Amino acid sequence: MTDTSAKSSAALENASGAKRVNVALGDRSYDIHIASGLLSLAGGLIKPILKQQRVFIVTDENVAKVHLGTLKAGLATQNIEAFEVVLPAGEATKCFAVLESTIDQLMAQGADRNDVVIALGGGVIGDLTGLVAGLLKRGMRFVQVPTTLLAQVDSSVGGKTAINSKIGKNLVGLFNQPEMVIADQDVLQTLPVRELRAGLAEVIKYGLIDDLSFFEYIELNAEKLNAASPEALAEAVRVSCESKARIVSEDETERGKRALLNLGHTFAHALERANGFGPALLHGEAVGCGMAMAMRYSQALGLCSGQEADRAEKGILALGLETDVRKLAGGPYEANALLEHMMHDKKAEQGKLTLILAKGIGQSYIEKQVDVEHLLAFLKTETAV
Ligand SMILES: NC(=O)c1ccc[n+]([C@@H]2O[C@H](COP(=O)([O-])OP(=O)(O)OC[C@H]3O[C@@H](n4cnc5c(N)ncnc54)[C@H](O)[C@@H]3O)[C@@H](O)[C@H]2O)c1
Ligand SMILES: O=C(O)C(=O)C[C@@H](O)[C@H](O)[C@H](O)COP(=O)(O)O
Ligand SMILES: [Zn+2]
Repeated sequence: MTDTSAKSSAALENASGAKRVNVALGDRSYDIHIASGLLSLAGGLIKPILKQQRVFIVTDENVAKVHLGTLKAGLATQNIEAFEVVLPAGEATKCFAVLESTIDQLMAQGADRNDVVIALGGGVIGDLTGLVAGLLKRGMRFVQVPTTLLAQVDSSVGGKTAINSKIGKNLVGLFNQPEMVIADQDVLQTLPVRELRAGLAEVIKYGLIDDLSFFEYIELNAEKLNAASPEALAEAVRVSCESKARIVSEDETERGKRALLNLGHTFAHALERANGFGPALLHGEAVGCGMAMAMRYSQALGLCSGQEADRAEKGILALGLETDVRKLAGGPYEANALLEHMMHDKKAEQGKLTLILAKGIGQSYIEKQVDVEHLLAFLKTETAV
């Protein structure tokens, strides 16, 4: 270890409230580093995995303005040269055209198999860059540097990478695990409030899936979370990452249990698709509503009590998210169209839908016997004006 990287590692050890969560996947295991000030220390964290002293950063226009300089300075302390590809911000970037142009730009910059790509941004950049890294020259290594709450608690962890197709959400992708995740808590302070709330939807998801006490923590701390309290957010990131790491370690490629992480998502992805993946409806906003729909559908099936479904909905509302499909941004939504989009869900097998339903808060389970006629009737009540 050189003097400078020894200093960086030491600084990391001392970084205030630093937490490390391991994603245990045998020889593809990796750490999620969670602390303040990590962009400045990124050089020390990344240097040990580099074969050549350079990296290729993929980011978006918004993130480039506020955080790219700090990351590059952090890399420069370790004499790591940084090339950059700056993409348009937003969900529309997860498409074939941007996949191609990102690959072209990286090749024009001379990226080779020994290089490491860094995804600096939210879930859009992470999902696209992870896919690019998996495809380019049959696979380059990549590091996730998530800058949204949603990306820190969910998308940067677990190796799902994808773009959208005209037919549906995330339909073209790979399981491709990163080398590490660097979750700098300071970057969350520049997030627009709408993006913060979208991230909180994926946070409360972990409580609803299998952790009643985390759900209670969120109920008690909703105000602090909404106000982007650094302490409350750091705790939410730690618990969420531990939860996701545990599930991913048990079922990396979603043969079973990992599908629980899809709570609310079959509804959410249909809503996003109905919107043409436009900016009117964010993924997290769709997930907030989709989870409330899953709870209401569980109630309609007699699986869960009205009290539990109401409590779940109140928890989601307290995070500033919409739970009523009729009031959801980007509407109006139409039941038949939603069902058609739902049928393209990746969990569907031989024309049969799988949904994540719940017997109560923290008691989600995978339901493979979904009656499509009954579901359509439910969607009609949900969307009726
Ligand atoms: N792979 C997975 O497991 C997984 C999990 C959840 C979600 N996702 C995907 O993630 C995507 C959503 O990610 P997202 O919510 O992070 O959206 P995003 O990547 O579009 O980022 C949200 C917005 O915030 C801006 N931004 C990012 N960081 C910022 C910062 N620190 N300060 C100011 N602005 C900042 C971005 O430029 C963008 O405009 C969806 O495509 C979803 O499907 C994937
Ligand atoms: O990591 C997972 O597994 C998830 O399902 C996390 C979700 O929050 C995320 O939106 C994911 O991209 C959805 O996966 P998909 O397989 O339904 O596209
Ligand atoms: Zn999601």
